Amino acid sequence: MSALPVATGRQTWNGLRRSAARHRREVALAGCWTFLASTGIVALPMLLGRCVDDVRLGRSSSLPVMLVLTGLVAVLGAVVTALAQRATARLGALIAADVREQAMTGALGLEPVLLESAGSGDITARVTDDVETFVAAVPLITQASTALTTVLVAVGAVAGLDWRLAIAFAVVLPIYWFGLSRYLARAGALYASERRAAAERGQVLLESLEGRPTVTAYGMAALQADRIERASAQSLEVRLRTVGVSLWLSKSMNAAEAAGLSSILVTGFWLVRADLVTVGAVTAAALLFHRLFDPLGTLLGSFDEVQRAGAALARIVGVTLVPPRVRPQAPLPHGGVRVRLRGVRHSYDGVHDVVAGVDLDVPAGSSLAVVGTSGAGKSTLAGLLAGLFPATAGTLCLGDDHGQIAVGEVEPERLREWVAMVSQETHVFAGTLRDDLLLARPGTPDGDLWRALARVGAERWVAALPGGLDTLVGAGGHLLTPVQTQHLALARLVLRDPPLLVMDEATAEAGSAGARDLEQAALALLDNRTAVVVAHRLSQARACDRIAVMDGGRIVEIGSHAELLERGGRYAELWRAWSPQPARPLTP
Ligand SMILES: Nc1ncnc2c1ncn2[C@@H]1O[C@H](COP(=O)(O)OP(=O)(O)OP(=O)(O)O)[C@@H](O)[C@H]1O
Repeated sequence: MSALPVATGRQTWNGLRRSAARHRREVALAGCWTFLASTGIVALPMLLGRCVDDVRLGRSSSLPVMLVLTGLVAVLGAVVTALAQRATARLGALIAADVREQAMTGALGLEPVLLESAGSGDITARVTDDVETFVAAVPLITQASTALTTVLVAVGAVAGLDWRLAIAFAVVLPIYWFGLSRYLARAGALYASERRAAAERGQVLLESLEGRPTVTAYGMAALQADRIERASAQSLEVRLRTVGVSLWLSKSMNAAEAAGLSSILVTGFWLVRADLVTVGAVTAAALLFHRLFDPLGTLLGSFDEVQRAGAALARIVGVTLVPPRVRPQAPLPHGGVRVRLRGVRHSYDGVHDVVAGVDLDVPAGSSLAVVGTSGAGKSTLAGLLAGLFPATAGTLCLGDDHGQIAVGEVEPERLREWVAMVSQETHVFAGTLRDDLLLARPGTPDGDLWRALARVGAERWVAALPGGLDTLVGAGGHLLTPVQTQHLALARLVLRDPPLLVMDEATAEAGSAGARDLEQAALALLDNRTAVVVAHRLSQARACDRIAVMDGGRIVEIGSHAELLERGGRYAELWRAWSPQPARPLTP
């Protein structure tokens, strides 16, 4: 069961209405053209009926006029239909773009904690599969609206010919209704479970790909393949059931068409014999009904896709329904920022504390290295400080000359003004190298970008690239090495210039030579800045003002490099073990 909500019918409809309201002019234009096109479609059979009466009653003088008029209406109808199709297609594309945007904005605004509990597969399925399903159905939805208008105009026209013919026309409605209601009763739930099964299959596939090293290491390939097979089989089973239901709908449509046409012809025959209507009127009614086969087919056939799109849209709108956490606006920081942690705890599973009661003060402008064995809780502490997720208990405050703010309580956007984090998971976004740098500070002139690159030692390799700052990087672009990727992350930090810097393994990725370069670049950023550095290399730790040693989620030692060596405790032990091989990382 997903932690992300799925919108109800009313909420989904409201979501769609909000999108349509943003394009009032296009909605009005599409509505007008569609109405005119429907009138054109209905006018032709009516005119042909008049022609039949003219022939039967020997009104040879008006026949040529009627034939010319019929030809004109046919040509005009075709032009207006083309304009209506263009207007509805444009409206559909605008709404599809809106929905896509809604999904992305909603997904990006989700709290990381919620994302984690929902599973990345569900949110990925919503912003990809569900959005595609909805977008693909949009042209059909617009065709269905056109078809509905045509049907309504046609029913009005037959009623204008003769009320008894209108009743004969309407005989078909209960048959359509019966078919449709049985279909609707089953299809909604089926399509929702189809989307759910697809999302679950996506989650299992994603897990298998992302966790490939673990799957290989623990020989879990067969187990994982079995999970994928079960998820796929379930998805296929639901799909087959939905196909069965939609086939049933098309059979009932065929039955309704046969019944409707027979009903009009039999009633018409009786009315003509009783001299109550003309042969032309019955011809017009029969032709009208026949002309409606297509719109009615589109209308009912599209219910299938519309239901599917509705289920997808409900999941997309669901993403936007997650209420944003109301948080106070943090003021902009003034001067240096100090860090204060009291009784901070964090548990991922609600049982084991990974950070188990940390009290810590980092004065403004000073740097603190956090060291410890693998799993000690260093990265978790760094994530808490950067506000990536909230602490289970305790307080984390950042203070400046004017007061303090509580991390996790303030708006994420505002927190970014106070703190920036660089981690091992540095992402290179697809675009030019300049675009990647500008993410940190949009609008920065090239001169400052080059200065930032020079500050982290990246100027030479960027200048050597064929396109310099214009080189395309990221997916499909120039492949950057891990060291170059970290250089970019550090240059972004220089541009951002945050008062508090949290660095987690910024140099651990690289090979030893590259690591030393990066280490120098990273250390250069610590000058005159408050910094918390998760140090995997003790040379990095030594360069910081103070060092905290973590073990089992607690800080077990804290002091300067010299103080800790003198104390002869855990840090001294680590230093002795590490110092003969300065290139060796502290943790495996
Ligand atoms: N997202 C997560 N969900 C569940 N458990 C996690 C998560 N991240 C880390 N842990 C667990 O929390 C514990 C502390 O991890 P953390 O990454 O904070 O330690 P660390 O000291 O930074 O280790 P390393 O140096 O290996 O990165 C570990 O047992 C780890 O398996």
